[in-house]
Amino acid sequence: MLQTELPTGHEQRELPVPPLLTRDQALFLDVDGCLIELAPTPTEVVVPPWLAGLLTDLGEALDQAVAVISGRSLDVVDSLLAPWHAAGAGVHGAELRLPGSHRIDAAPRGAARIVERLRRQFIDVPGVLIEDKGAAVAIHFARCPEREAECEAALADAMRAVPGMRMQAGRLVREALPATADKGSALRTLMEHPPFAGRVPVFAGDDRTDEAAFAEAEKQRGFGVKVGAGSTAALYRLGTPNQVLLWLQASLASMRGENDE
Ligand SMILES: O=P(O)(O)OC[C@H]1O[C@H](O[C@H]2O[C@H](CO)[C@@H](O)[C@H](O)[C@H]2O)[C@H](O)[C@@H](O)[C@@H]1O
Repeated sequence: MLQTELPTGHEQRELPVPPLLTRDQALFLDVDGCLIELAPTPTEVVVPPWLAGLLTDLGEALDQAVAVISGRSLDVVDSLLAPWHAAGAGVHGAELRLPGSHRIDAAPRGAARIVERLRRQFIDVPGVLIEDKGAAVAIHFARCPEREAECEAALADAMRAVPGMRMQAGRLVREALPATADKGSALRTLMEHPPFAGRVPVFAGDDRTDEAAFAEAEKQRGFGVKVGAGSTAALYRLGTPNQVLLWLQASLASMRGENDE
């Protein structure tokens, strides 16, 4: 079933900016639209050259309790954020890399048949992009938003042949992913392992797909930071990825100050 609805009871409202991070927390970060600005296609994003250094420094301040929880595959996240390499979840939780490991545990490549079929169907359609993520497939229509309904219907049709998948709506994209994968479960799993276990989780993200992780962080006495406009279950809001980076830099300075005392 397509999951587009936000949790009830969380109307769009003014939210405060988040407090600076503290050393007892675990930091979980979404990538597109949170750490980096959105671009017309997934390959056109621009990553600030100093971002890997900032993540490394935050890892040092938080005893390595820093991870990404992304809709992208972890291989792609690794290449975007290199040389930074850490624990995390990819493909909305269908991939997981535990702390201290280089191994990525991934759900089976169930989406291959859907990828093939959509690529055949949209081969001559300019602007529609099919992204193969192994365990999941995304159909992007950022360059042709008028094709949203067509893309959604085609994906729904292709998914009929592959049991165990669900459709998820993102920013100018629809995705088919394993029904069991979601960012909230990914955060919960990572929180069961050191160095995350016993810390207070903080998750920042910009999209509807991030709501499950906000809810899980708050269930564990932490908080979510919604990036950009829109209804949310998060307790705090920042306007843009640039503001996220400023918040992270200010948090790092503050934690280092605590260290000097
Ligand atoms: O959970 P995230 O790390 O934010 O990943 C969500 C999706 O990000 C990518 O798509 C989005 O960003 C693209 C680049 O800015 C943009 O062109 C596209 O319209 C957005 O939907 C990625 O391609 C997807 O696989 C992720 O699920």
